[in-house]
Amino acid sequence: MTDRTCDVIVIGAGTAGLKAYKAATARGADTVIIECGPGGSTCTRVGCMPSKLLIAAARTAHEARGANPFGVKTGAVEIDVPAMWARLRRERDRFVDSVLDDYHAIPASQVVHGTARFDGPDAVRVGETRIVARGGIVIATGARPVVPDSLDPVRDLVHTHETIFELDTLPRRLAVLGAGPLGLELAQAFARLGVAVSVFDPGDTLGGLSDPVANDAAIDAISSEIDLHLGVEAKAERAGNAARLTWDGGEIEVDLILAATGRKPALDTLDLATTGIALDDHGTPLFDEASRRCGDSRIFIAGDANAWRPVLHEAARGGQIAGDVAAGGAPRRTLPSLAIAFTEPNIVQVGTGFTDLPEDARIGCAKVCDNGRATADGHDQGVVRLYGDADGKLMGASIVVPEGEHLGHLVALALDRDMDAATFANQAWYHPTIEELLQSAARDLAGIED
Ligand SMILES: Cc1cc2nc3c(=O)[nH]c(=O)nc-3n(C[C@H](O)[C@H](O)[C@H](O)COP(=O)(O)OP(=O)(O)OC[C@H]3O[C@@H](n4cnc5c(N)ncnc54)[C@H](O)[C@@H]3O)c2cc1C
Ligand SMILES: NC(=O)c1ccc[n+]([C@@H]2O[C@H](COP(=O)([O-])OP(=O)(O)OC[C@H]3O[C@@H](n4cnc5c(N)ncnc54)[C@H](O)[C@@H]3O)[C@@H](O)[C@H]2O)c1
Repeated sequence: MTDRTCDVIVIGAGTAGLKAYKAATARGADTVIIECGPGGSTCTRVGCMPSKLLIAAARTAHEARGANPFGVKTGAVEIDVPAMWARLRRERDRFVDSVLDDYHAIPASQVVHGTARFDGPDAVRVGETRIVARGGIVIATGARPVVPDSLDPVRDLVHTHETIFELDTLPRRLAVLGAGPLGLELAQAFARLGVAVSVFDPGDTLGGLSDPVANDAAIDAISSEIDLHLGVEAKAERAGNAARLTWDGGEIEVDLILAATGRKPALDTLDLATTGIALDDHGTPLFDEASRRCGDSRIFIAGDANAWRPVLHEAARGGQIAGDVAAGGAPRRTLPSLAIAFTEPNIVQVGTGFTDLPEDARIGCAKVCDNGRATADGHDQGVVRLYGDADGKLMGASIVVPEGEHLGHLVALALDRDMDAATFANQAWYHPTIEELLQSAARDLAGIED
C-alpha cells in the first residue's frame, strides 16, 4: 500500500540532502526529505568544524611557543583545557544551529523522521509508511567511521571523530591509527596542545599523497611534532587502565586511541538490492558524475554516500546537482578535484594525482625554503609540485606548504580555465607572497628562465 506520492524523495538531511531538497523544491517539485537523526550535519557536528576549532586552539598555542626566535617573549604557554573545550563546543554548536535553522525551515508536511529503506526502484519505506516518488530519489546518507576489529580488546579506550570532541580533558598519551587527513589533522592538533601523540599507518604516505617528493616533504615537516610510524601494523591489548600497542620493532602504552581509519558510505540500512541498480565491489552504487544518476534509474546519489571526493564542497555541489536533475534539471560539468588537509604545512592535492599522470607528463617544482615570504614568516619546509602534460597544459598539483590551501584554490581555478603553465606563470604575482611558489613552479614546468 502507498501512503503518499510526491515528485522527489531525499534520504538524509545533512549537507548534500539539504542542498538536494532546496534544488528540487526550487524547480517546483513536491519534495519529501527523510532524516533518521537529530539533523545538523557531519560537517558541523563531528567533522570539518569541530576539527578546525581544535586546530585553531592548537595553532594559537604553537605560535605562542614559537615566538622566541622573533624576539617576542611569551613566558610558559599553558593550555586552559576546560576553556579550550568550552570554546570549541560553543562555536561548534553555533555552526550546528545554523544548519538546523535550514532544516527546521522546511515545512513539517515535507519532513519524515525515521530510517528510510528502498521498497523497489521508485519507493521508500519509513517504518510502516510507504512513499512513492514520481520523479527521483536522492540518496544523501553520508558515511560512518570504520573501526578495525583489531581494536576490540581496548574498545572502551577507542574514540572516533564522532566522540573525540566530547572529551573534557586531554589524554597524556594518544595513539592515532590512520595517517589520512583526519588522523593527521587531529594528531598534530593534540600534539600542539601538549599530548604525546604517536601515529600508525600500514601505508607509506601521509594524507593520501602519492607524489614521493611531496610525501617526503610532508613526512619531514610533520614528524618533527609527532611520533610517526608508517608501514606499520599496530596490535592493541589491554595494559591496566591503558592500551599497549605493539608492532614489528616496538611497543608503547597510551591512554586513548583515535581510530582515523577511514569512513564507509552509510548504505547498509537502505536495502539497495530492491532497486536493481548496479553496485561496485564495495556495495556502493555506480553513478554518473555529471548528474549523480545511478545508471538509467531515477535514483541519484550525492555526498559521502557515493564515496567519490568525500569533501564538503562536493557534498554540497553533488546534492544540488542530484536534487536539480531529479526534478528535471540538466547535468553539470565536473570541477577539478581539490582536497586540503589542514595540517601545518597544509597538504593539498588538486586535479590529476601523481600516479595518474601520463608517462610524458612534466613536473615543475618550487621549494618553500626558496620563498622570501616563507622565510620571513619562519617557515622553511615544504614543496610545490605542479603537473602538466607534454604541451605544458596544467594537469594538477601536490602542494605541501604553510597556508597552501590558498595555492590549491588558484591551481583549481587555472585547471578549470584549461590554462597552460606559461600563461599561469605570467599572471600577476605579488611580492613577497607564498603564492610566488606557484609562479616559480609554473616557470619550472614551462621551462622559462628567471
Ligand atoms: C573529522 C572530519 C573532518 C572533516 N573536515 C573536512 C574539511 O575540513 N573540509 C572538507 O571539505 N570536508 C571535511 N570533512 C568531510 C565532510 O565533513 C563530508 O564530506 C560532508 O560532511 C558529507 O556530507 P553528507 O551530506 O554527505 O553527509 P552527512 O552530513 O553525514 O548527512 C547524512 C545524513 O543522512 C542521514 N541518514 C543516514 N542514513 C539514513 C537513512 N537510512 N534514512 C534517513 N536518514 C539517513 C544521517 O543521519 C545524516 O544526517 C571532514 C570529515 C570528518 C569526519
Ligand atoms: N580537511 C579535510 O578535507 C578532511 C579532514 C578530515 C577528514 N576528512 C574526510 O573524512 C574522511 C575520513 O578521513 P580519514 O583520514 O579517516 O580517511 P582516509 O581513508 O583518507 O585515511 C584512512 C587511513 O587509515 C589507514 N588505515 C586503515 N586501516 C588502518 C589500521 N588498522 N591501522 C592504522 N591505519 C589504518 C589507511 O591506510 C589510510 O591512510 C575522508 O573522507 C576525508 O575526506 C577530510
